[in-house]
Amino acid sequence: MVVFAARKVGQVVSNVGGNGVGQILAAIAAALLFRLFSGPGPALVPENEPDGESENDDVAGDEAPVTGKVSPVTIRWSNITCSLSDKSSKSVRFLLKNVSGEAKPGRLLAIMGPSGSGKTTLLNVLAGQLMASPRLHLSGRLEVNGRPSSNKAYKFAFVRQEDLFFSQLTVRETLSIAAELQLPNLSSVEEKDEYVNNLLFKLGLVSCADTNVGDAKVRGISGGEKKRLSLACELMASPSVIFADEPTTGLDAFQAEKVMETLQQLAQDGHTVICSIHQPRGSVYGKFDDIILLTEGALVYAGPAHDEPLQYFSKFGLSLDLGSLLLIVLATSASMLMLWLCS
Ligand SMILES: Nc1ncnc2c1ncn2[C@@H]1O[C@H](COP(=O)(O)OP(=O)(O)OP(=O)(O)O)[C@@H](O)[C@H]1O
Repeated sequence: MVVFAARKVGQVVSNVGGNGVGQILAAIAAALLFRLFSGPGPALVPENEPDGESENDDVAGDEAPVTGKVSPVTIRWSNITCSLSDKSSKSVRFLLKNVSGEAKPGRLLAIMGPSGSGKTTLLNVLAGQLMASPRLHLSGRLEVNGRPSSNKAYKFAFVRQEDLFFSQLTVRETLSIAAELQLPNLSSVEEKDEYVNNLLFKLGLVSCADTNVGDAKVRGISGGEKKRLSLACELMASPSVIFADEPTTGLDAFQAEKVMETLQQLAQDGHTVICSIHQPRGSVYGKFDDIILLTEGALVYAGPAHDEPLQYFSKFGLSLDLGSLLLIVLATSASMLMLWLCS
């Protein structure tokens, strides 16, 4: 868990905070202040840099099996800072500020925060999808199984917000074609059919296996089923790590829960699962093992989900239920928190 200067922050809170909502705003603002004043980290290790000493050499590589066992991957990052300068390089905007955390195999990590807080940016940085450029500056440290490393060291899947499918194919046809293209090791038709049937079962797609995917004009499978189909396609590469950007966006409560159940199951199967999520319902939140709370690119909390965030904020003299805590953190901008603290 991220350890803030608890005692100092606690003093600030007790000086300015009242009860309930006021106190929690003060605590979060104080935590943010602490984060903002800590220094930037070293540059991200470039992809071609030779690997350094390793505490754990078990980095998942190409030898991972096509199906079944997942090679365990732990990703650690520290002091990730991402800034964007304007065309004239006169002003710089920080998208991420000294963000640290960890994602472990067998656990589902949710990156949470209000809109624009940097969730997708962090997800892209962790997945190696965001490259430094003359305008985009990235610094910090990213480790895979204890080694400074890039995403090339392990197999990963990235499930994006938009799903791209051929609307006139059925779910089964979509998976069969994907298996044909991605799994040349499965030589016989029977083997491929069995593989596809297993995937349909695992992802809860049996009942819609022979339904067309559809699109905006012709109704097909539901949004949640589409998201699970995306996951099924991605799973063919036997990824150790699954990144999912806002997997529940646009889904109703039932479908959102089913998608998160799938991600939870994949984590339990040994994958390291990292998703970004805007405002999860309680039932969805209950499926997370770990969370990262961001506000305006700054880290508010990183650690176990469930009751631990409450215990963490209770160090600042707060006693709110989880629903209220999340509501406030996820709906309040850092600048509002700062304003409140200084008022
Ligand atoms: N390439 C870019 N150029 C300019 N601004 C960017 C770029 N990438 C991200 N941003 C800005 O950085 C901030 C964080 O964006 P990001 O997409 O990470 O937020 P988010 O928390 O995922 O938001 P949402 O929940 O709305 O998807 C936003 O204000 C966004 O406009």
